[in-house]
Amino acid sequence: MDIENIKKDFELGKPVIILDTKREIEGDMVFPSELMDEKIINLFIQKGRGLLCTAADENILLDGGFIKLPSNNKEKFSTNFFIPIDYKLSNTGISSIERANTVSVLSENPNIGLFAYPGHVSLIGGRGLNNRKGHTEASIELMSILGYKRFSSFVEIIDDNGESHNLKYIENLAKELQIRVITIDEIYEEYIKRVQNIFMVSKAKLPTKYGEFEIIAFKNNLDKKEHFVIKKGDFYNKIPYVRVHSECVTGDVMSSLKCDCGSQLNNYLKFISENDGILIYMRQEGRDIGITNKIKTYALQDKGVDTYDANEVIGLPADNRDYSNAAQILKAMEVNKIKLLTNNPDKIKQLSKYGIDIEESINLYGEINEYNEFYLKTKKIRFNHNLNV
Ligand SMILES: Nc1nc2c(ncn2[C@@H]2O[C@H](COP(=O)(O)OP(=O)(O)OP(=O)(O)O)[C@@H](O)[C@H]2O)c(=O)[nH]1
Ligand SMILES: [Mg+2]
Ligand SMILES: [Mg+2]
Ligand SMILES: [Zn+2]
Repeated sequence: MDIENIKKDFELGKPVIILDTKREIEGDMVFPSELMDEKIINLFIQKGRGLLCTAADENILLDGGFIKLPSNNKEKFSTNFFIPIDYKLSNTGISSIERANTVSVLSENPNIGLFAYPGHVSLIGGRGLNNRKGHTEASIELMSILGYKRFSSFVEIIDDNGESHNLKYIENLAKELQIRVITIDEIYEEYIKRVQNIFMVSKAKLPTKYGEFEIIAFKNNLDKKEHFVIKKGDFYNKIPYVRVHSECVTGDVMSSLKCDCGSQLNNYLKFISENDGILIYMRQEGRDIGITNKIKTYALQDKGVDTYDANEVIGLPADNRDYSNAAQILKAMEVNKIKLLTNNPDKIKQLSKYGIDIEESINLYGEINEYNEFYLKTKKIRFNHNLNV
């Protein structure tokens, strides 16, 4: 998707559909608030038919005196509704032209003094796409990426039966109206490439039995976990060797023989002690389901379930890892092009998608033994890992 085409559409008075294929399984029609007019509002209410909302970053709304609605929704990141508003000079506030005015005035001057409440346009506060991957945050970020003010307006698409999860209907509607469709994931990818959320904060020497390394800590505004880097050498004008290693406390620390993580880690530390390179230690224990869940899957594996199915049996994805953090850690170190040591094709795919140029990928093997052989075969067959088992 060429995101700049969406801007051309906006200038021609066409909204875009943002699809949420993960959380809600819904599609919303979206348009920049600063360009809003009654024709778009008409389209929203006739063809979208959901709740007409306007959104801006939460702090902007709070600073402007807008009032958050109380909520008893227990979900941590439920929709962040404020009291609905009308532009003060409205008559009743409900006509398309009045609602268009409410939306566009808000984007010009987000100050409660200009508005009457409660009114006829739902108002939502965005919490940042780094914190929540919902329509609100994705649409605000899309505005920003395309050079508009961070004010978006949108409406859910409801089908003829009143259903909101009908992706086939949304696809047909997009064709009928000739409007583009973009996913929240695609917007997130652009966001990761453009907006840096991870910063180096501290650096120290780390002598090890493999030689002297540097250890680097980061401030991480993406998943807020304490990922860190071990490195040897400097890489100005050089393409460094990089390993993105996912935490495996059983293998890395407790010498477990159930996997190959510990021996891969040691082999890589040895490798960079001789050749220089970077190790990113990602706190994504158990393919990012955590140690407690990993132990639950180990209990299932003791009964013969393989490592892929075991995650799904307990209701979690087989591999829950996202490498946008790793990509931004590399950028924080001014590294854009790498030689990656991995057997995992998904790591290569994800890092490239998030803007890291992978010049070469090199296999990194660990030890095979009687306890990890079935596990490694499963990695090869079900996760397409490049392994000789
Ligand atoms: N859920 C779960 N996680 C596991 C299991 N065994 C190892 N892990 C986790 O898997 C991650 C390591 O993943 P691997 O697929 O072995 O290696 P990789 O990092 O994807 O790929 P390489 O770069 O080739 O090493 C670590 O976070 C481990 O804690 C298991 O049986 N179940
Ligand atoms: Mg939504
Ligand atoms: Mg591994
Ligand atoms: Zn392991």
